[in-house]
Amino acid sequence: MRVHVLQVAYGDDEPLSERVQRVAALVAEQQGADLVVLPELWAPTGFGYRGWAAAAEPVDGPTITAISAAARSIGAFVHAGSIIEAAAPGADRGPEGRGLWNTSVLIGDEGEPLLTYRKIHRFGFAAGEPDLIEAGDEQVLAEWETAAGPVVAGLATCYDLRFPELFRSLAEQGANLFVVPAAWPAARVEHWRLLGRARAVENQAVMIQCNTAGTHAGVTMGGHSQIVSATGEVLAEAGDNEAVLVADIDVAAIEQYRATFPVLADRRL
Ligand SMILES: O=C(O)CCC(=O)C(=O)O
Repeated sequence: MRVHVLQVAYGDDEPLSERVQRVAALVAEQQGADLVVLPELWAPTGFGYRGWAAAAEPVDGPTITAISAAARSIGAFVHAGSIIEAAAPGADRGPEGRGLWNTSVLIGDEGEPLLTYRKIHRFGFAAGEPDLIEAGDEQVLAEWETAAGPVVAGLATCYDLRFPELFRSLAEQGANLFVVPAAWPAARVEHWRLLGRARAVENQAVMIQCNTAGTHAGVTMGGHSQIVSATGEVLAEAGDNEAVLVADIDVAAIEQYRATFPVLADRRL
């Protein structure tokens, strides 16, 4: 399975609608990919909290519609990163009544949105996400066939990476790969790199991390998207700028490694 990770860079100057067009065109250039991955909140911006309500949209809104068309044009699965999802009129607005979520969307190779995952761990302490959006309450796995066997992808977003119990739970439910879009700041980028490898090693699962680059809302993003094998080897890593990472994932090798080094069977709870 060939994975392309698109580390999108942006600043405050680029209007949202132009960025959606630019990123959709970038996705449409990824011929040969089986899975394309985008970062967290690349359209409404990761730290532009004040603009989130205005940029909120339903899953079938303009951002995912544009990325779906690009997915269809190249016949690849696309993890579209995340949007600020707005509750449909009359729908449940969540326990805090806000009607907004940080929602990632997996699109199938015919351009159809397959699954959504609402970020469970909200970042920002008293401000930011806990103040503005609802927390997701459901773990999400996506399963599809590859030539080498089934991929079972556990979905998580940015700050979730700090909570190993989420990843262990996804692994217990069968995940052999994790996809983590992010808008992770440069100030803590070493945590991003380290925790991604740790989650891969401790769960013997492939880790695909797609971060943001550039500076927006006064926060410089960390870049350093990475694709890590189930043994903890970094197969591809980006620098600080916009970048496309490409790596081939051998799904059969994950299962072989787990069979020859069956650490997970030795857990004592
Ligand atoms: O945990 C961190 O250091 C960054 C998390 C973050 O920026 C986010 O979840 O949006």
